[in-house]
Amino acid sequence: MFKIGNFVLYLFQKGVEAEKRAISFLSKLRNELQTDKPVTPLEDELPDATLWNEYLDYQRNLSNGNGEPSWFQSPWLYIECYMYRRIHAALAQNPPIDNFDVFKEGKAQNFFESQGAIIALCTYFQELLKNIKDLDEKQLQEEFFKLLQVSLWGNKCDLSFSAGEDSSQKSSPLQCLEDMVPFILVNDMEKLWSLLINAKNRKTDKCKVRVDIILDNAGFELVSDFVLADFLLSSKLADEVHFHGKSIPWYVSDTTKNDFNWTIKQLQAANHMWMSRCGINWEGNLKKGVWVYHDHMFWTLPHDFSSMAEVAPDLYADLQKSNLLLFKGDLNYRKLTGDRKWEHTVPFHQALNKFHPAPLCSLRTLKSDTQVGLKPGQGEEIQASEPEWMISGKYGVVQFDAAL
Ligand SMILES: O=P(O)(O)OC[C@@]1(O)O[C@H](CO)[C@@H](O)[C@@H]1O
Ligand SMILES: [Mn+2]
Repeated sequence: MFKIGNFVLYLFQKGVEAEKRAISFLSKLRNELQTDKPVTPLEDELPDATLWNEYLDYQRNLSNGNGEPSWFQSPWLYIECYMYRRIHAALAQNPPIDNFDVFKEGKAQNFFESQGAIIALCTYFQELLKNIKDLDEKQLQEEFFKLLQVSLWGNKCDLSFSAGEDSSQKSSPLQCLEDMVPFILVNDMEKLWSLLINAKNRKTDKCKVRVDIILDNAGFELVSDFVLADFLLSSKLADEVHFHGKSIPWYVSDTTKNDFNWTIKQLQAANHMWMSRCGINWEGNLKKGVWVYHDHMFWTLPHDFSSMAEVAPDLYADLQKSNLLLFKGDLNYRKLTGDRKWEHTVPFHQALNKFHPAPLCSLRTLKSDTQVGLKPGQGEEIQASEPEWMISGKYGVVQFDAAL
C-alpha cells in the first residue's frame, strides 16, 4: 500500500515537472509571436522536423534578403501551421504528457453541445435506411444532395475560427437546407452525382468504388461526414470510404485518430436509440474494413497540396486509387489553392496548380480570403453589400474538379 502511494507521488511529481516545462515552452512561443521574432528552426526530433526546417529555408530564400521570415511578415498559412506545430512540440517532448491533446476538451464540448442536432441527424438517417433499397434514382439523388449539404454546413462548426468559443450546431441540421442553397456560391452537386451514379452503374465485381474524405473538424462536422459516408455505402454508390485525419492536434478542432474513435464510442454509448445504432454500425464498418482511417504527416505540414506529389509521393499515390476525394473545410481549400489572392474568376483547375490525383471536390464554408471559380461579377456583387462575405462562414462552395 505504502509502495503504491510512493509510486503515485512519483508520477504526480513527474507530471507537474512536465507541465512546468510545457508552460515555459508555450510562454516563450507567445513572446516570440507577440514581438514578431524571426521564425526559428524546430529543435525537436519528431519525424517531420527536417521537412519543417527545409520549409523554413525555402521561406528564407523567398524573402530574398528582405529580412528573416517572422511572425508578422511571413505568409499567414505558414505561420499559423508553424504555431500549431510548436504547440505540439511543447507537449510531445514532455512525457508523461506527451500524448496530451490540449484541444480535446473544446472538441468534446462541441460534440456534447451539438447533441440535439446529432440526434436529429442520426434519427433522420436511420429512418432513411429503413427504405433505402426501395428508393429510385431520383430519390437517392435527393437524399445524397441533402446529406452533402449537411456535411457542407457542418463546416461552420469550427473552433479555430471562433477562437475556441462555442461553435456547436444548435438548430436541426436538415431544416433550413433549402433556404441556404442561394449561399452556395459554386454548386457542383450535379457533377458529383453524375460521377458516382456512373461509377455505380459501370461497376463490376472486381473494381470497387472508393471515396476518400479528407476530414476537417471533430464535433458536429465529423458526425455529418460519418452520415454522408454511411449513405454512400448503404446506397451502394461506394464500396469503401477512406477517412484522412490529422496525426497531431491541429487548428484547435481538427479530427485526430483519438477524436475519430472517441466520437464513434460516444455515439455507441449514447442514451438514444438512433445515435447508438449509428455508433454500432460505424464501428462495424471499421471492423469490416469498408471504412478505413488514415493519417499522414503531410496533412500537418505547411506545404500546399501542389507539393504533395514531391513531398509525400506515397500519400499522392494512395489518393490516386480513389474515385472521388472530398476535401472538407476552409484550411483544406487554402491548401488546395495555395492560399493565393487569385482573381475570383480563375478556374479551380488552374488554382489547383497540377494537384490532380483523382476527381476531387471541396466542401467548404468561406472563412478566409481565397475564392476561385466564380462567375464574372459574382464576387464583386456580394462584396458590394457584404464586405465580410469571404470570412463570415455564411457562404459555402461544393466545388468539383474532374482531374487530368
Ligand atoms: O479548416 P476550417 O476548420 O474550416 O477553418 C479553419 C480556420 O477557421 O482556421 C483559420 C483561422 O484560424 C482559417 O484558415 C479558417 O477560417
Ligand atoms: Mn478545422
